[in-house]
Amino acid sequence: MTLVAGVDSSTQSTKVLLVEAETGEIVDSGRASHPDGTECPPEAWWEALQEAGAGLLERADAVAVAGQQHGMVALDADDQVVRPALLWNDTRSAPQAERLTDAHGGPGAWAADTGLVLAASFTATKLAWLAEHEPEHAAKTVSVMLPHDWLTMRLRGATAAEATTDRSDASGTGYWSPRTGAYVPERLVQAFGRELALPRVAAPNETVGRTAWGAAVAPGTGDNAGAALGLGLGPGDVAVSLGTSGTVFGVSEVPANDPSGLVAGFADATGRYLPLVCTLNAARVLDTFRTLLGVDHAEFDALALSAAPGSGGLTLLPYLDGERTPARPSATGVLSGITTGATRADLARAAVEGMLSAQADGLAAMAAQGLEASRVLLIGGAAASEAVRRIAPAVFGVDVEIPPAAEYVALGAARQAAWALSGREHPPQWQHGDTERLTGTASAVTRQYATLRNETASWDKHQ
Ligand SMILES: Nc1ncnc2c1ncn2[C@@H]1O[C@H](COP(=O)(O)OP(=O)(O)O)[C@@H](O)[C@H]1O
Ligand SMILES: O=C(CO)[C@@H](O)[C@H](O)COP(=O)(O)O
Repeated sequence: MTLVAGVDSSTQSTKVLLVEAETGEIVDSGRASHPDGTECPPEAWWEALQEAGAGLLERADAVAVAGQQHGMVALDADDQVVRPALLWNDTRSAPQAERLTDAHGGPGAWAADTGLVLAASFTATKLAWLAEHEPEHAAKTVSVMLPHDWLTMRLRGATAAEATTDRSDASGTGYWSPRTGAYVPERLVQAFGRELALPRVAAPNETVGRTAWGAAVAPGTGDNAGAALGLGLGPGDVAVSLGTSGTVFGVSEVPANDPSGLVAGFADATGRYLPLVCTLNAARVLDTFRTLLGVDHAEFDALALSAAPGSGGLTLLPYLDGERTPARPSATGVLSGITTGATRADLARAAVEGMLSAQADGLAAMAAQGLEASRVLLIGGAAASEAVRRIAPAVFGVDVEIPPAAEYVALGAARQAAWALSGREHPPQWQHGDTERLTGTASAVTRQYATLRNETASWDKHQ
């Protein structure tokens, strides 16, 4: 039996799956947490990978790492990390995003060049922040890569000069073009002030090196592209992933180019494209309200499902950590409609309805780019919530399909590893069981949410 390993090194944790290469059957798995926060020393990811992969990785004949996108891993001339990586959910570089956009052609030019309208999440803005706020660290920086690139380099025992990345993660930097498939060095220079060594963009099914135990190492990918590969997304499929980030994405034959910035024009892990809407606030909105209510996951779900649609008039704008889409980095959460009749159940349901309403905005933005969902698949940690599953169809206004519980980012990485090991033109066809279809009647909650979202838009400027 040939075994491959897939890694998901995401915001809150590392997950490792050991998978049978021909069938996709999951043989074993491991998990390890990451430190909390919006910056992280890459060594913590390496330690989590060793912990989650103990007894698993060395059994694999091939391995691939899917990672949280955009993180800035800056290395010096000795390939040592210059400072903890700024992560995708760190908003300190929002001023740099605005300055770079205004100074260099505006949102349309950046979207045409890089598929992206700059936001604090993207690597280019973090490099600009480094140059402006930590000149001593910037002066030492010789190369820059992404979290999955750095872990892949460590697995290979390679140098930064030998490092690789893939199209999907390169497309989240702000200095690579999905349209041309090449880096855009002038965008990097505009951001950082000079050029830096960048990882080579490997082919989707390339073997880029070997591990210490002789396993083939595949290029790896960004976590959302990994999930798309793990799910085997096809035309008309749109995934809603509820992890630390809330992402709405599908696979396309053509790159997106959205000057509004709502839809990021990423590339996927198979040679196609991955238009994607990303919010900063998803599972942790529910975590916050669960903590405030002093309940566990099951009790929270029971509370939320005991309230009526509309949460008794309570409406939550879920921008607890600021928000990336829409671009409101200094926003906070807002709860409206509180009366003396409000209940704990209303509060729980308002958190679910508000968080999902922001994802419904993502579905609408994708549709506006011609990516109307004929099937919506719900994945990510918070998709395990019974309340989320049963409320989502009403908020989205469409049926929702729940694939069998699995870590689809890590599964996609494993599928890439099997693809590289096979040397075949296409990835192996794996079956993952039937999806559960959930239906619901459209509710008015998104209108309540839209009103609150629009009414508070002017508040951020004074924060
Ligand atoms: N049953 C559940 N109900 C609600 N949230 C859940 C449930 N199980 C896990 N989560 C949440 O899912 C999140 C982790 O999801 P995950 O997709 O692994 O995140 P990431 O990929 O960003 O690290 C955590 O915030 C956790 O609290
Ligand atoms: O920034 C994005 C996508 O643009 C996020 O999706 C990150 O890639 C983090 O993903 P999770 O940790 O939430 O899975």
